[in-house]
Amino acid sequence: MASSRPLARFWEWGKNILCVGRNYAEHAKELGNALPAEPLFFLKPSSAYVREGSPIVRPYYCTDLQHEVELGVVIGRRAQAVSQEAAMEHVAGYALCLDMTARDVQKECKKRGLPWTLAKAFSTSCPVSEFVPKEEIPDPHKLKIWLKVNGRLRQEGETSSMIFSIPHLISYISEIVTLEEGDLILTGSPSGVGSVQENDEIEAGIHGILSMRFRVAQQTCPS
Ligand SMILES: CC(=O)CC(=O)C(=O)O
Ligand SMILES: [Mg+2]
Repeated sequence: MASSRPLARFWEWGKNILCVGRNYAEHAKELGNALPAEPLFFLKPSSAYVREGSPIVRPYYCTDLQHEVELGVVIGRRAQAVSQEAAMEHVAGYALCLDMTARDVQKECKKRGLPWTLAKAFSTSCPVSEFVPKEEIPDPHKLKIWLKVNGRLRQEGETSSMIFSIPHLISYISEIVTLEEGDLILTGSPSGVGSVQENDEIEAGIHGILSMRFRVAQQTCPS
């Protein structure tokens, strides 16, 4: 049965956020990571969503908050173990997303073999743009995504450089996690990730389609 909730406000649905990592060779290289043989993914809670007008809040325990600009894929129809050929039938549209990362904490988690939850899943770690229906983006592998900090270009990447294509990601993930209407897949970051400080302004966009702006704030240490 079709849902009465508008997918144009997918971030209000409280659904899953699945994030793919190391999906651009240049980015894997800049962080000293090996290229994945199969997609690597992790989760963010839906409370990670933040929209323009509200700040990205650097957690009190983080000393190196970094931006990762990524194309997001919004699922429109339940997908369980779907083939690559059928995968795009389950897509409703796209959004631009930031996978905000507490890089210092992530490095420590990697060293100690711990999950990345503290590094990737904190509140406001997933800023998102407006929803773009799939009809407006005939080929999501032909987009240029970019990010500036205080007006300076930091990231610019072509979605054609993804190691694993969107149908491949949907097919792979849907064999492990059943994807539901309103779920969002972040498809990985191109190179150029870097640190942001309190009061910095992040602007990011999909060339020719949309842009968005966020300010960085600092969480006070709970007493
Ligand atoms: C090393 C990472 O943080 C992986 C990631 O999120 C990516 O986009 O790549
Ligand atoms: Mg990422």
